[in-house]
Amino acid sequence: MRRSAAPSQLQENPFKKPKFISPARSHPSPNEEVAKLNSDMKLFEVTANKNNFLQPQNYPRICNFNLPTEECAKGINHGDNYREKYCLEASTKTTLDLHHTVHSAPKEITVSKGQEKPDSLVKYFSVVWCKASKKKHKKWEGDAVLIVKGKSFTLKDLEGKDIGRGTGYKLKELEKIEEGQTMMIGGKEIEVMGVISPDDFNSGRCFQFGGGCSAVLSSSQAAKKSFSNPFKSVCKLSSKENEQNSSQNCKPRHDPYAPNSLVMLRPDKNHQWLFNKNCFPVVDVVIDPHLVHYLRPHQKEGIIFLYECVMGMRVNGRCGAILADEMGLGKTLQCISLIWTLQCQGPYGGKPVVKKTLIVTPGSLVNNWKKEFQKWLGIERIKIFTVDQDHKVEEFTKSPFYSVLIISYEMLLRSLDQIKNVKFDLLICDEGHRLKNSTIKTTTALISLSCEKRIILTGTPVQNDLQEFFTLIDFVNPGILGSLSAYRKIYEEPIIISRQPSASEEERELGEQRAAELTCLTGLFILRRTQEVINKYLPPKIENVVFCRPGALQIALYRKLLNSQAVRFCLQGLLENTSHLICIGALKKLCNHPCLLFGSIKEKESSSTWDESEERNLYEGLMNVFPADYNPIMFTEEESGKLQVLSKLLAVIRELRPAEKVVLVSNYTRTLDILQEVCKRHGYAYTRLDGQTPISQRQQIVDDFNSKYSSDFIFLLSSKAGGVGLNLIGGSHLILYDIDWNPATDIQAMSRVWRDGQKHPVHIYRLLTTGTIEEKIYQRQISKQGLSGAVVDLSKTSDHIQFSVEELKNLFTLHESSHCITHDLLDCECTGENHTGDSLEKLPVSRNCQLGPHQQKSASLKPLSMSQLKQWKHFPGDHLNVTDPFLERIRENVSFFFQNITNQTIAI
Ligand SMILES: Nc1ncnc2c1ncn2[C@@H]1O[C@H](COP(=O)(O)OP(=O)(O)OP(=O)(O)O)[C@@H](O)[C@H]1O
Ligand SMILES: [Mg+2]
Repeated sequence: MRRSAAPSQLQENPFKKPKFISPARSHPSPNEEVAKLNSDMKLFEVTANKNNFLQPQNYPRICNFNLPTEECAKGINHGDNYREKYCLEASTKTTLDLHHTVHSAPKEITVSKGQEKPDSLVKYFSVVWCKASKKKHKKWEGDAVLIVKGKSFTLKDLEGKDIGRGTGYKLKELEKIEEGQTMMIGGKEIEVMGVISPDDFNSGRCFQFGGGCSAVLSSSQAAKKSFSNPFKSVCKLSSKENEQNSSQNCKPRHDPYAPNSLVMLRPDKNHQWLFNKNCFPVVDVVIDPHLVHYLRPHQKEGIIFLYECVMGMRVNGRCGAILADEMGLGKTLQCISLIWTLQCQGPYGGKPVVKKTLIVTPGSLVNNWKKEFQKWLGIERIKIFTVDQDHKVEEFTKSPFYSVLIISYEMLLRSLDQIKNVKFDLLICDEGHRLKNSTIKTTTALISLSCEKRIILTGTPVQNDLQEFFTLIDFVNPGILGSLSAYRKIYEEPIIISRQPSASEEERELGEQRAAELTCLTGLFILRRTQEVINKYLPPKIENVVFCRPGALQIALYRKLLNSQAVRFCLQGLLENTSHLICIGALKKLCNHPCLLFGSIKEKESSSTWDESEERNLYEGLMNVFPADYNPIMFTEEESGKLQVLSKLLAVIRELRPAEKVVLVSNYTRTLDILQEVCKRHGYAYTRLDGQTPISQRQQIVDDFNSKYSSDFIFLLSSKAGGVGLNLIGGSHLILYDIDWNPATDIQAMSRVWRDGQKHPVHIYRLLTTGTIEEKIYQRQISKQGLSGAVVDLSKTSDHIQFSVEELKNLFTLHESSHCITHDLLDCECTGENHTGDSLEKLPVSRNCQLGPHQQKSASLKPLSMSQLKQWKHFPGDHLNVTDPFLERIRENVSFFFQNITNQTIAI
């Protein structure tokens, strides 16, 4: 094979021809210069085709341009619409505006005196600079971007920092600046290396490529390596092996021309040049038809995407990916298909690309992964090892038998040394959103692993916080966005400034373009599909928000709490910030059941710190409101509005759908205790999973519940402890007994039942106590404030939320006369009489993404907005014509309902 240029040369910067040349160098003759320019242009043609960053793109984008034409013609299946998209995008060309270089002697640009003319066009140049000096042998100190606007200029280094500024220059001189020119400006000597187009400046690309590929790549250690070799560990062949390049190895493992076959993209010439050093024949990589049979269309595309990412086909030399599909879209199956494929196949001589895979996942999902492997591949095809108390990593290390290691994040930290001794070729971090903080131990531990093919799986949107976004990106593709400080200057700051109401038109435009560019860059290796892609495979979902009237004891206690000294002090802004959290906590407990409050008071009173405790001001006199003989163990359902509704709801489900099961969710273990007691009293068989459930038992509990032979009627679930990633499709009714500040916690819980494999229509009930703090939290969840990005992930709690005194006043008000203050706030024209709204799907969605609206495609698993809620069907509890049989039975204790039905294809 003929090799024309070193790969590193192929990454040459297209914006700036020569790189960092000393000012003392001898200038080439004009002819030499033109010759150099031509060769640079040729080089660039190659680069433009190879370098993914340079392509204008739509998401998701396929960035290889050498698809063998015969393959296009043969009609190998690269996933739905794949080839079409591919061929279309392959025609995209990037153009470059290259200017002839003219060198001139340095001269100081003069400052103009009173020669005023309105600011003209802004121009951008890539330059090199050094401090002004009379020395003969100067050394350029760095690359920079020169921005000339009218009579002023700004010089920015490639991290986006200002390193020089000046105004009042002569317009004519600044207008004359051209490539090759050397001059003194603001006490610095610069040489203009090239012209940057406004587009490249606004997108921020010039900072990475305007001498800046180096800026991007040099900042991270990992990025210092110019290329990573996806085959390094597995494909090193001895010369003997090389000789034995037998034809039997070189046949695809599965027939690429069979109907419905799913064939991966063939590597292009550049990839082959880089990674097929042994010149093996290129072999089609074909997904096992056994798996293809089950794959949904979006999963096929997902596998193609993952394959191209980890093979370094999407971004040169980068092997990371983020699969951020919404919850329940089958991220696990997509990864299993990838692992199975790479473990058996490869494009060069059919040699497998991956020997060992490490999957890190929350403890509660370790066995779920194992189960999914078995579900899709059986127990023979692939040997997996799960780490737990009895099965240590050493066992895996010693045995050649296993190829996949599944371990929890906690165990990973404990066994990091052993893990580091194993050469893993592929690393998958499930629920990888937790790696968003680069300083936490788990992230640093994972970064320390040498594996280059890294995949993050997450159901949570990743763009809500640009800092966290950086960390996730930098984890999968280290260094791709440059250093954190450069990223802040080039992307984060302009984007955030542009989102502020005070932003000028110019700032807004710049921020938008930088955001678009960032999306473009990262869109190459981030894939997110929304629930809609799977809706058609799912049964209908009926969501209800049920406003339950509080019981008499609850109202009396609520009033007393609001009149307490603690609340009054909070409202006067006299107490510490944490005090309002204690008040909020007490009100929330009360909403769940007064006996919880009773228990807390008793506990506090008997503690030695009672006299000085903050709760004293809150609980003072409260005991007198409880009946004298109140016994929390003997609690009654009537004492809590929600518990009454729950009890009736369970009874009607049991009666009308005896074969169906219920998932009952609370954020509090003590509340789960009460709900468990209710189950016992009514004789309902139940099972329970909370923070205390040993990890080793969790999957078994889930499996038992999901089994059709299970006699359990109720699954008691602590959403925070165990909600993430679980499949609870055995249940088709899900009741959220209490509400969390963070909408993501509730959405997580709701997605446990409405997912692939669910056979029954799904009923979701969110219980809220009318007029109380629960309604306020709900409003906060669905109002703009709740969506501002502060509360969209699970780690954020009310501790992170700051309240103004105004907000506290609102939180600490009980609205006794309203049927539903949430409805009152909606500005709805209806009188509360059975308002039937439009379909939700038609409505625009609120944005909760810092990268801007182009990221948002659907409303499916986003927190609702107020305007969306208004479109839900809604009616008061005493409405005469409640058609839903379940709601009909509970309405006596309900003041108001909201209901929305998704996928209504059949009568419910
Ligand atoms: N093609 C398919 N056909 C049938 N069932 C499927 C398919 N793909 C996935 N499933 C099932 O759907 C369920 C959800 O899949 P999975 O747990 O992988 O979702 P996920 O994307 O990881 O969601 P989460 O973000 O909640 O973890 C699993 O029970 C899985 O077996
Ligand atoms: Mg999952």
